[in-house]
Amino acid sequence: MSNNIDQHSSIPIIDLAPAHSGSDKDVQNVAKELYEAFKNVGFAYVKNHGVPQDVVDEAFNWSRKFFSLPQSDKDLAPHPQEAWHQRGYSSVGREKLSQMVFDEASLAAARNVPDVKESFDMGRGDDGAPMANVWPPREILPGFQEFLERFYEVCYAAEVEMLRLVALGMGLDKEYFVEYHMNKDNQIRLLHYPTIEEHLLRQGKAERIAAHTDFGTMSMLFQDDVGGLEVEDVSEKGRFNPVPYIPGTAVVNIGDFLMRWSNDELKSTMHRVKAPPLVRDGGDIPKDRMTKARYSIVYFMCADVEKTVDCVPVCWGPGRPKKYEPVNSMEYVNMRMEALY
Ligand SMILES: O=C(O)CCC(=O)C(=O)O
Ligand SMILES: [Fe+2]
Repeated sequence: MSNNIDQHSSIPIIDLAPAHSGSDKDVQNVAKELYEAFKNVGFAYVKNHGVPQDVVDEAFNWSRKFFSLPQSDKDLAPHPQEAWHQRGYSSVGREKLSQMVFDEASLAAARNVPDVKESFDMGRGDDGAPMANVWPPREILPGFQEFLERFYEVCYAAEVEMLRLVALGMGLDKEYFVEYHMNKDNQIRLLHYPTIEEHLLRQGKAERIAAHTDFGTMSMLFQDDVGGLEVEDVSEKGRFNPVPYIPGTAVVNIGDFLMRWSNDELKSTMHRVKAPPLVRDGGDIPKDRMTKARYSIVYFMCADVEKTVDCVPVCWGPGRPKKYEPVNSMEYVNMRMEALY
């Protein structure tokens, strides 16, 4: 059983350790817990996810080093003009996440409230990669690229284990999802939300990241202890609950692609980053109070770009028709990406 009291609205903490070393029964139990979490909430705190703590710490160190470079140095690794080319550095205000708003006028309106964040994206770097990475010149930050390339592999190993568990939890062959995730068409995103006058966030004049769902299969998020991440309540639309940092865990969530693929059985839940929760200090927020900077690192898992998926076999049948047409992985993600810039 999950550790939480009301498993339909709060995010359970799931320990993968028994699945690493345990019996078939332990593996099945963990798989079921993960599946239930993704079906009911779309989110889980995952412990013993396979990315060692010292590696996570090192990733945050590199992220801090990168974002503290002079602006002119960060701009030497610019995110390409094309929205689908999710690589390199995006400065504060460049990207505006929108939830399924694709026409120009609505996108322009959404951009009036800026997301105050900067990001660096990377992905696979082999010759067959569908998009080239954009690295800063090596001498600017020696070791940065090498670390992220190793980190990517560590995250991929964790991904494979989670994909197997989700498949088992759904009653599928263990390799069912892995077979669509062989090429490592994934993405790592380093995020930095700079310090900002807190009242701007609280009054909705600025955002850290607007409410959205992720696009891909699943996402694994490492966050610092600043706070501000919130997930929409599954039983009360429009209500968002805080997702505080729990040491030793990653926050794992389902993306739209897997929700669609599973005929909406697994939920891709809205989330956002606001000001950190208020601490009761007895007074009003001083006008000039600054929030702490927040750092987070997301590993977005995506199906191989050339693969087309049709409804997962256990998610449809007599009395439960397929809701969606088959869809190609790259076409789907690109369609969603176009709305971002
Ligand atoms: O920074 C965070 O905690 C959230 C990031 C996020 O949701 C995203 O990049 O999709
Ligand atoms: Fe997200």
